[in-house]
Amino acid sequence: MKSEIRYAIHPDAAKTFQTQQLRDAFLIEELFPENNIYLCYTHYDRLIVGGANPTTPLTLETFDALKADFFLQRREIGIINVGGKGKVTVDGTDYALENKEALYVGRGAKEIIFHPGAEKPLYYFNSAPAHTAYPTRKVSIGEAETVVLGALETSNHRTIRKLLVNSVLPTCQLQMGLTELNVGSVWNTMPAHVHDRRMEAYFYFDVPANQVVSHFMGEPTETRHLFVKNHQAVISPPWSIHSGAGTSNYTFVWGMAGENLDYSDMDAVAPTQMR
Ligand SMILES: O=C(O)C(=O)C[C@H](O)C(=O)CO
Ligand SMILES: [Zn+2]
Repeated sequence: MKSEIRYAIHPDAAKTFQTQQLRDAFLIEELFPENNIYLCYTHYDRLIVGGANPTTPLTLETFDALKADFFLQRREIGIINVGGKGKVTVDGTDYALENKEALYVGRGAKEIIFHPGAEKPLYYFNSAPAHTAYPTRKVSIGEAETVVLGALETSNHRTIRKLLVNSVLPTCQLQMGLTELNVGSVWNTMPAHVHDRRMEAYFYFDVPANQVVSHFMGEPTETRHLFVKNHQAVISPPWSIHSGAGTSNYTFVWGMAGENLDYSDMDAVAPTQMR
């Protein structure tokens, strides 16, 4: 496994960052090393952002930052397959995962195996500390709570698929889902928002070849941008907006952890208020 730690950054410090410092603090560039598991342990609500790209079965092991006997000893995890058809085994039970299907695994599960497949599955995951053990469950796109937002006229017509949220299944603090931008729409999360009670991570995928997304972050009146490629992720501190405009349409996974499980607890920022 490859792992790294990202410490929390104060907004006053982030304001002073040059491009490379911003990228080092908030952008995750390589989530899928071949036949390996990547883990980024963030100090934002201790959310772990990771990826698994198996060509042989890969087991999610504990690692030093956890000081735990096994990965989910004190944690829960949400896994979304962003590649071709795949399979994850949890304590001996197999869960087939098609593209964009999600698996929630509750605290206490001891063995998680990411399997390879002819269609090249890629497993993106978020894991957060958990106070109790909720049942492991697969969630398909059809089971998600789905909301359509925006319009083509404002270039932000998109479908939000809430997969691992408390209207679908119980979780301790994790919430995860997908947002798909319609053809011709490029803006996600516009109007933007902050939620000081939860941090968030965005993982961009299905970004067409040679296209990029300019991800906007920062306090609403101190915004900065990060150019993000396909299969890269951005850590969004609780004080930061998290929005993006692509050079085409694209899809992304959002994941959150923190004080509450209330997806709608957001402080909206009007486009005209931002600087
Ligand atoms: O396009 C959007 O709007 C989103 O996907 C918003 C995220 O789900 C989010 O930021 C939830 O807090
Ligand atoms: Zn948000």
